[in-house]
Amino acid sequence: MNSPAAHFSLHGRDDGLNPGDVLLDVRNVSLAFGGVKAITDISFDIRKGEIRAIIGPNGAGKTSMLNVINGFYHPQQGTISFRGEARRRMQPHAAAASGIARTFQNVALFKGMSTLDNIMSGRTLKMHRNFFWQLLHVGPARDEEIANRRKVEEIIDFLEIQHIRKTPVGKLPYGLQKRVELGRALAMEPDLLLLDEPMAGMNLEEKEDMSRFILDVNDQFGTTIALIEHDMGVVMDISDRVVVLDYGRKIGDGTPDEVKNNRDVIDAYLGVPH
Ligand SMILES: Nc1ncnc2c1ncn2[C@@H]1O[C@H](COP(=O)(O)OP(=O)(O)OP(=O)(O)O)[C@@H](O)[C@H]1O
Repeated sequence: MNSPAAHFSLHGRDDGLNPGDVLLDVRNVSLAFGGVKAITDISFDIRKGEIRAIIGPNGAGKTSMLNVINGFYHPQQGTISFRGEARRRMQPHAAAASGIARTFQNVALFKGMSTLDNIMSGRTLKMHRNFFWQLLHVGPARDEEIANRRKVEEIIDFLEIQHIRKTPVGKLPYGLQKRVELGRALAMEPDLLLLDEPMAGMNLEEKEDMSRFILDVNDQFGTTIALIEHDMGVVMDISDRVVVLDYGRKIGDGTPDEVKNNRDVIDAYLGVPH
């Protein structure tokens, strides 16, 4: 491999799990907002090392599901187990610290800050050293900051965004902002990466680039990825397994081929009434 990223690695923690083992298990989860049932009794799992898509028509409950997984919403029923540990309530920062990172449907970056600083902000969770040392900028904190900066530069090379490293992200085209947001999530060195519509608003070329980066992250670092995406071509191309939601219920689950041939899924997408 000749790419600048050849020596680059992202280290998830050694959790004793092998590729194919269940990393995250969603069991009988229900979530309602007042009278609106966003998710009803949904169960599925995400296995270590796979690319798992969550799809469904508008309002199906996909974003709600992602928000339950990363601790933003607390389900009224059911449990989420991450690496075999069950939880009902968890704060997003705790999810992040335990190895779950995410991007958002509408890019959530610091628009006035540069690409470099936005990605650096993803390292915050890795800055373990004493705040006092950080103020003084000496000793272990300085070493840690140097290591963090090196990692951020590696991510910038990997995502091929060297030319915009100093540019405020608000000035970047949308497709590049999405790539910077991916970089910030990677800077957290996640075990599970959640991507909410990574291709939304992109042209064909940008979609191809983003697909390649997602596949490379999965392939080179073994990062498990769960993504919501409306572009069916992309979903069927890059996913190992797909779970399909409709009106908050699970209506299909399997390989892209299985899902494509599932009658309930076809009906849901064609808008056949229940
Ligand atoms: N914070 C909220 N308060 C009230 N209702 C909500 C909230 N979030 C989601 N809902 C409702 O829950 C249901 C599922 O919404 P959700 O955003 O999870 O669907 P989705 O599949 O992600 O949709 P889309 O593809 O349009 O993004 C919808 O009926 C939605 O209106």
